[in-house]
Amino acid sequence: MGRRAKNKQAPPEPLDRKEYTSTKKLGKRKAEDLDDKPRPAKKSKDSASAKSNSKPSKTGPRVKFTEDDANSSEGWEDVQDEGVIGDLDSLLGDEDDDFRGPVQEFDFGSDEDEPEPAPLLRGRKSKQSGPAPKIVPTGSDDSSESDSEDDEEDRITIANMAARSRALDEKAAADAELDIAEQQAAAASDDEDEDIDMEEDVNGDIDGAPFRLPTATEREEEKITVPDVHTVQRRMRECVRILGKFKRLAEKGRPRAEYIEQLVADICSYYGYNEFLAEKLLHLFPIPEAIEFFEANEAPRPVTIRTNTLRTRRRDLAQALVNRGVNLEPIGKWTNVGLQVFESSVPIGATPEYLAGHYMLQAASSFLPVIALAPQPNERVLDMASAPGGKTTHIAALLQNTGVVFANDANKARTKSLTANVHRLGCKNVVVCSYDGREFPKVMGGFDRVLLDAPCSGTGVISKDASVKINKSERDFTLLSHLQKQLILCAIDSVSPESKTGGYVVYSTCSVTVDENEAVVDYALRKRPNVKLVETGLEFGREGFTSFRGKVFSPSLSLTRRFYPHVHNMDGFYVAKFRVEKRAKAKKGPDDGAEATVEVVLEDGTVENKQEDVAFDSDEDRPYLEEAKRRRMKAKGLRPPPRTKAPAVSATAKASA
Ligand SMILES: C[S@@+](CC[C@H](N)C(=O)[O-])C[C@H]1O[C@@H](n2cnc3c(N)ncnc32)[C@H](O)[C@@H]1O
Repeated sequence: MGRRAKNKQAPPEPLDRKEYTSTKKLGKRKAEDLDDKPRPAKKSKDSASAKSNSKPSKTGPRVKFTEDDANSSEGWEDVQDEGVIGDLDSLLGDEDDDFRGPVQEFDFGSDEDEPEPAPLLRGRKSKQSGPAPKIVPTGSDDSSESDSEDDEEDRITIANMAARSRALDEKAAADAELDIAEQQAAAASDDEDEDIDMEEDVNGDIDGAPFRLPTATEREEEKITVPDVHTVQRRMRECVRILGKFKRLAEKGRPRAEYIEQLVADICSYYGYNEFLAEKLLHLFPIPEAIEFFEANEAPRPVTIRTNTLRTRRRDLAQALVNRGVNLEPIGKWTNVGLQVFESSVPIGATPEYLAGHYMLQAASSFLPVIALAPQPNERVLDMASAPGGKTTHIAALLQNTGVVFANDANKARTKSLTANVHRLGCKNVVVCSYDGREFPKVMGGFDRVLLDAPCSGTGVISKDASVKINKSERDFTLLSHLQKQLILCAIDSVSPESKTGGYVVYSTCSVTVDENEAVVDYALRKRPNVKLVETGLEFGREGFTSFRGKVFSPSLSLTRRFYPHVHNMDGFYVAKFRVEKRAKAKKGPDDGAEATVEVVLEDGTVENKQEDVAFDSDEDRPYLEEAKRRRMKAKGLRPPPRTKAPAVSATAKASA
């Protein structure tokens, strides 16, 4: 099977996939990699960059594109060619043939043969899956949440491209050898695992040695020595298996909590997380699935680009890049502007097309909030936290350079890369500004749509930034969720409920934690009775939680969408879409001794009375802060004070009870 075919993204996982039983292959690749050393926290990043620096293909893509391919392969519907096509010739000059690569057959047939463009919102499921591409993405416009200032400095220009290409060729040769060695090691490891499974009996005995949890003393001893990676691996696998059939398989007298504790400790040493985050993420999923999530965070996600429809069409861009030796394919039916890059002989962040603004290097997950926002031509849109501008420029393109996008970011330094991207992509309807988002709508209001792509912990992008594994504490999550709650109220208040075409807010994060997602959205629903959740228009993604570990959220939270690396092969992401209704005048005020209510005019014209609760309320977080404090005390072996009241039930639930 050719590399391209091998790397081709598998069909999407079903929306409600529930079977996560396979733990057989747990971490075996790591065991080989680590050579009996504990997994360093940075491992995933390192391996990602090693992969991405590999194998430029002088011969270009190995799969021939034919008319049939073009017409049959899903997702090749063209977007409207609304904009100016950049003049590539002026960028290339005469000597640039070196960079072009051989001309590839990339035939889409005639325009007449083309299928009708797919409506943007008619998404299905992501095709993404499969291994990381061999590719050299050096562009800095990925709207993933890491700072991109450094990338800007490292950017490859036409002037230094030839030298870089040569260096990459040399690296590629070395990489090819590594690839072969890696494949052989993986095959050997596969055989080993099969053998283990064959020998394992129902009690988890392997080679006659029954599995048992280490004692407290053994665990203490292990802390001061370097744990054997095979032991840790096997123990994780056994803990997962036993926790799945606890009554039948657990050692007598050992409570479930001890197995969980051991599993968390092993996840920390094997994958390099701090204990707090390992536990937090483990609780998000059934245990076997959690391991799949941790595993997925060790592999880079596919490299994807978004066609800038202000400058070109996807088919033209694809053809131009294929001619340079880039091996690519549409991401999936859910987007008609996305391309997945499998392999490239040129730095994908420095091609003439890139420099001419024909595309944005952008994670597939970053398309989602903008698709959900669905801006309409001539609208006034606020992108409240917008740097470095991946989503801003996407919004501008969907507006077809009409209307206006206010691209705001509190971090002035980051607005430089935002401005650079806005210029490169030819967005003429963008105003860049730098306010704390919490100053809106005082600064400016009355928007048709607002995107709040909120600052977050980044637990969805661990494969890109492994430092998240160790640098996030309980306090960070509390502070972030507090800020997110403040920002979301300001985003809602910045929308004009009278908008003829809009009246929507989209809230998104690149985090998978409930504190930063459902808890924030539920809070907004309670504080702003005039908003309700609506369908995101994204037809894949898991439903948001309506309850989580004792917290009960509004049932409408099921309209929000979660995306996971191990399910959708994209960064972990969350998207919620609100419709902002008209707020009529308050009926009674607190002075009357009763809670204020407002008349909310619903879309169908009916009027509903809802409780008015406008201000940001720090008291809201108090029970959670107290609960966190109790847990900290417990962890230190201190006796926490008795609870004053149950912290978990949301006001929505109370109000509706
Ligand atoms: C998730 S990133 C935004 C990514 C961006 N939407 C994109 O697609 O390229 C979050 C941004 O929020 C900004 N930010 C942090 N606190 C903010 C605040 N209080 N108001 C506005 N922006 C803020 C950060 O500087 C950061 O650029």
